[in-house]
Amino acid sequence: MPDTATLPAADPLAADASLPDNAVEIEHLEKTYRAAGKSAPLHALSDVSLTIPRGCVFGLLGPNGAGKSTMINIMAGLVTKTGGTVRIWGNDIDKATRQARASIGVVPQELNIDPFFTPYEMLELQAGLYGVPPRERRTREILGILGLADKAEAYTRTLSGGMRRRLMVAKAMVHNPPVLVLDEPTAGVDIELRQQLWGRVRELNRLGTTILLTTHYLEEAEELCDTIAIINRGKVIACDPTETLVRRLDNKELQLVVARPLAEVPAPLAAFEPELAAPDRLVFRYRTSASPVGRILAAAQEAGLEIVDLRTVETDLEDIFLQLTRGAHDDEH
Ligand SMILES: Nc1ncnc2c1ncn2[C@@H]1O[C@H](COP(=O)(O)OP(=O)(O)OP(=O)(O)O)[C@@H](O)[C@H]1O
Repeated sequence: MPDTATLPAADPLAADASLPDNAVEIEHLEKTYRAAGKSAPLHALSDVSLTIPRGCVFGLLGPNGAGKSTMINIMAGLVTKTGGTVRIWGNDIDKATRQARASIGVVPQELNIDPFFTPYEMLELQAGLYGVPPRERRTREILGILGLADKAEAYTRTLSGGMRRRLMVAKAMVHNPPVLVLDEPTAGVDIELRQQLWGRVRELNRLGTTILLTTHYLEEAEELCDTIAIINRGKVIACDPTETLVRRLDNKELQLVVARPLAEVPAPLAAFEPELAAPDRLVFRYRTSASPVGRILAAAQEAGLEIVDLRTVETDLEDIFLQLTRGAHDDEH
């Protein structure tokens, strides 16, 4: 268990030169699972390099079997890598193993809760396992942040599914790690509970914890994360600030067919930056959330255009995600 004397400072947003700029640095990470029986060796991660800046909420997105859990488990010291380097809070997992482990808290996918303990007892026990001395424990504070203060003495078996999930997050926070990893936190959780959990995660981030979240859901990553990396078949196929990535992905189209041919885009419509795809056809691309259609039509009227046909084309985020991942497969073949 980590030595508490090496526990990192808890406020990663503070302007302190002793804090690392990056919470996690992964360079050329490789993982090959050895052949078992007749099966061939499996390359779960190939040359993965990622930087997670201090203080951000970073999303790792990918389909089943992409390599997300393998990556997290390597970071947490549960799986041995085949090659490359990983630094957590500036600590190389090979050279400063204890400090690296003390710097990270992992919330696993499965709910792993002993029904006979109260949340308070469970966190105290976990803090003891991490060697956190009683005077340094923040059990009540952590329960408060996760909205469980009034459940501190309840039997865990009486907690709702959403509360249990929040308790798992609390459990991962007992040693005050500056980096918190959530592995598929909302798989199988309904929308309302998802929103509650997201709120708590945002609060932890606001208080200074760097968050790494794995998810299948673009919507979840889009809502929570500053930066999103997409991983497929062990390779990073995209890594961009969320806004950039979503702009790349979220390309709804409105096509206007007009009665008289146009030589150029009429001035009232210029602000929407349409493409004059043909003399009688204007194509507008925009974010679904921006919902500019009403304004475009008003501007078209102002420009005196006679619209003879109107069509919208929607590309679902999931479709584009599939396109991106399919592209990665094509590269391989
Ligand atoms: N212990 C293991 N031995 C052999 N192969 C493994 C082992 N663990 C994972 N794999 C394989 O490595 C690949 C990556 O798996 P991993 O669990 O990291 O993916 P994932 O992106 O986390 O998927 P999921 O979302 O389903 O958890 C998969 O093909 C998986 O079958």
